[in-house]
Amino acid sequence: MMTKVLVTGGAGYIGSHTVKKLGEAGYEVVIYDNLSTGSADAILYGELIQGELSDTECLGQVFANHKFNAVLHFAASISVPESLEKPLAYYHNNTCNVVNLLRCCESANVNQFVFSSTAAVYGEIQDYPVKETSSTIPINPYGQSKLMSERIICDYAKASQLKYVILRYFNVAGADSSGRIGQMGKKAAHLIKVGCDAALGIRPSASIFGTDYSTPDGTGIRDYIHVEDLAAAHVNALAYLEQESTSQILNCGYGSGYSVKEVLSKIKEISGVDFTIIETPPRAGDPACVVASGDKIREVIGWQPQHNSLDEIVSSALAWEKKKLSLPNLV
Ligand SMILES: NC(=O)c1ccc[n+]([C@@H]2O[C@H](COP(=O)([O-])OP(=O)(O)OC[C@H]3O[C@@H](n4cnc5c(N)ncnc54)[C@H](O)[C@@H]3O)[C@@H](O)[C@H]2O)c1
Ligand SMILES: O=c1ccn([C@@H]2O[C@H](COP(=O)(O)OP(=O)(O)O[C@H]3O[C@H](CO)[C@H](O)[C@H](O)[C@H]3O)[C@@H](O)[C@H]2O)c(=O)[nH]1
Repeated sequence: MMTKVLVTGGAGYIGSHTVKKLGEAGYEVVIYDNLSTGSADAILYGELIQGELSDTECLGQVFANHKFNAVLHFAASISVPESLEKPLAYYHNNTCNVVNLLRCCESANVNQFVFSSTAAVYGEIQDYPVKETSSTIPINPYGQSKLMSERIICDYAKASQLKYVILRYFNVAGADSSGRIGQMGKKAAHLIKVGCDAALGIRPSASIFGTDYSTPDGTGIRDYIHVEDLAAAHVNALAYLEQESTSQILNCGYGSGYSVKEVLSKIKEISGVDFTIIETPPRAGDPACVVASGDKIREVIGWQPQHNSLDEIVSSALAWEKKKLSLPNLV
């Protein structure tokens, strides 16, 4: 019998890439998404149920209608600056809704859970690269909302049969190599997307948020992970949960960092466009340097990244943003 999985947020950027990998790996996929930032066009496999996580009746009905073996929970609000402006909305969507989902898992006896967490749970990191055992002191409501969700999942697992893999993503970028899916969010303002938009003339310039960080060139450093590798990590995580009984918290990053200046230079090099760069003060809530120790995920679930290259990340993102220009509904 096919393994049937529920993917919340499967119409979004990372969720849709994971749905594709799950479909290719032979999983039966049901997607639950309110399409607030996601798009039905991004779903290449499975059945989409348009629903809201806080609608416990609708969510409960979905669990009653299907016999899920596992849940992958992507649906969330994802912007650090927005979380500073609307903390209650972030705690509601990212934390309260996890309780709703776990209640459904409890009622339906679904005991495998993969959760989309974030490097933002670590906050201002002191020792690099950051390990899963490093202290977690988030510096913005987004990171806090995800850390609280992690703790809820861990507490519930201790009191039940639930086994989980919590994946702490570092900076996700790039697009599927087929060119069929990529970052769709109309409001997405991640560095690589912004740089690609500047190269394509969609925006007049790209900004560097802060040039006085204690990093070699003064700009923020991040560990950029290709979305296809991240999607593959979810398939590894599910396979792990099918065989092993120990829950895990795992960083998803390559262990190498690039500064904002390095990333923008790479976008200029690959696009061949010398777009305007404006230096502005730092953005509130942004740590200086966020780089993963990526050893544990390789050892524990056998993850083997295939796209660990800033060139590949930027090329695929640029190709996708270019393609979107011919799909006016998506831009
Ligand atoms: N993009 C990154 O760099 C990054 C980094 C770390 C962690 N994450 C986490 O990965 C997950 C996916 O992020 P993404 O970049 O694909 O974002 P996204 O906005 O593209 O996807 C989120 C999806 O969830 C849906 N959704 C949101 N709230 C919902 C609700 N209440 N009910 C039903 N559906 C809802 C949206 O419509 C969307 O399809 C999130 O949990 C995010 O916190 C992302
Ligand atoms: O126009 C921009 C956008 C970003 N940056 C800088 O580029 C770096 C990366 O910023 P992003 O907005 O691309 O990503 P964040 O590091 O802020 O956050 C991302 O990664 C985090 C984990 O590290 C969280 O998970 C979060 O959801 C996700 O958006 C930061 O130093 C930021 O200050 C700029 O200089 N200019």
